[in-house]
Amino acid sequence: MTDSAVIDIRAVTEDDLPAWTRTWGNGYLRPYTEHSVDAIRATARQDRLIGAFDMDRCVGTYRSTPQELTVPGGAVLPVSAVSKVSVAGTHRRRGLLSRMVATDLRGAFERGEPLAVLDAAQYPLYGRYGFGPATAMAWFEIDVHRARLDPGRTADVSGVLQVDAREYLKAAPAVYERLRAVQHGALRRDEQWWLDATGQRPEGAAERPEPFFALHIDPDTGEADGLLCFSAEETWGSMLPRSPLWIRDLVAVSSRAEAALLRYAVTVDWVATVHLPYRAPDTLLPLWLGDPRAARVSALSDYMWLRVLDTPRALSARTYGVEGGLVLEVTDAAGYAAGRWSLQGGPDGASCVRTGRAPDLRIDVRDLSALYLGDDSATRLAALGGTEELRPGALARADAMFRTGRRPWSPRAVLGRRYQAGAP
Ligand SMILES: CC(=O)SCCNC(=O)CCNC(=O)[C@H](O)C(C)(C)COP(=O)(O)OP(=O)(O)OC[C@H]1O[C@@H](n2cnc3c(N)ncnc32)[C@H](O)[C@@H]1OP(=O)(O)O
Repeated sequence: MTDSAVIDIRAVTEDDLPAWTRTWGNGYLRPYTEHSVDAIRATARQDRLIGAFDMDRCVGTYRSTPQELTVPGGAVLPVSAVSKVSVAGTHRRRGLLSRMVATDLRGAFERGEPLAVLDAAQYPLYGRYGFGPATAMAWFEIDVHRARLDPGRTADVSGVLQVDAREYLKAAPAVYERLRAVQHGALRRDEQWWLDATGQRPEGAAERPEPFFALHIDPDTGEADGLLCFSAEETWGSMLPRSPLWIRDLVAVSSRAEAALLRYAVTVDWVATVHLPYRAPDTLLPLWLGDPRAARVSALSDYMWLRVLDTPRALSARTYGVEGGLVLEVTDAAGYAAGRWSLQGGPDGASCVRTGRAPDLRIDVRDLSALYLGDDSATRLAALGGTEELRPGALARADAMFRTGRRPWSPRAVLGRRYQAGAP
């Protein structure tokens, strides 16, 4: 077996792509098809693809993409979005993941990206590298018969329009952009993303059949202010309709649009269960049903993980719940976020500069990252041991400053057939 130290971690070339794609597919249990490489190539133009190579054999994959993240208050920061992380079964637990993360985080820091984000497939993996769980997600299963929405009477779906993929693609990106401008935790969706999400990308189309689409039109402006994309499978049992419907994407910029689109999904005929994935746990969606308990939480979990790389830039970009000041002693084994920082912030903006003053809180970068979008509280993190109050009252002040009225949400759409198999 090759010594791990001689395994090369390096950028991937065009010639490496087939082997890199196959290694990634093995790690993610995605069978290799004739379209696999084209699919990676189509979305990877600006990306950093890293591979681990044992002689000329690809044994590890890692990708990071230049992304944009909306932070509390509406500012948008450039971030490095990490994905496609895998190490071959033959080479696991020899430090290859750690080496790829270190290489990529150094690159992100040098490029001036103040944050990195990723969707962690497994909870225990990324805390050691300074990532913290920054958003959570709830997955609901709605029992249509208990939702008390009689399609003939109470279900107000006015403003909802059934559309085809072409009409949807014309209107939906603008709806999402309006949401992204105000939704902390949201990431950019580019053109490739929309083609993928709507089953319109030629490569891999066979694996991703076209879903159904609807828009909500604002009666005052005539503009779309909500989008819905779903798939469903006709299913019968004993002459009764039992079809499941899987919402792939539901985004709205008004409560009216959100309520109407959910009601539309829940009143599609022949449907017994509606699956509603990837919502913030404080979503209002169940409350648009006649009986909110008809929406049972089938999964509740951490979702997007975040890593602060540039503390002053990250902390001064967001706004804070109340006016206040804190001196933070940030520890970071990799060094990027470490230092003693004076944060002065409030609802209108913030500044964060290096200081020599005595600290109020000692906080590890993993906790700072979990706190950053407002999903966690300093008090909770202190109870878990990664944050220490050095001046009485500092935890309460941090809670009041960092928490946000609504929890962050990183809207995701479900792509492909895996969802229909019942994930997560
Ligand atoms: C953002 C994303 O893409 S998430 C997707 C992550 N990828 C997957 O889950 C695909 C399947 N799994 C894999 O490919 C590999 O097992 C990986 C990538 C998770 C781990 O790769 P490895 O090279 O084995 O990790 P590496 O040897 O660098 O381990 C680093 C540390 O994490 C620990 N670790 C690695 N995998 C796991 C795990 N599944 N559970 C708990 N701890 C783990 C190791 O023990 C090690 O700890 P240490 O630093 O205290 O010694």
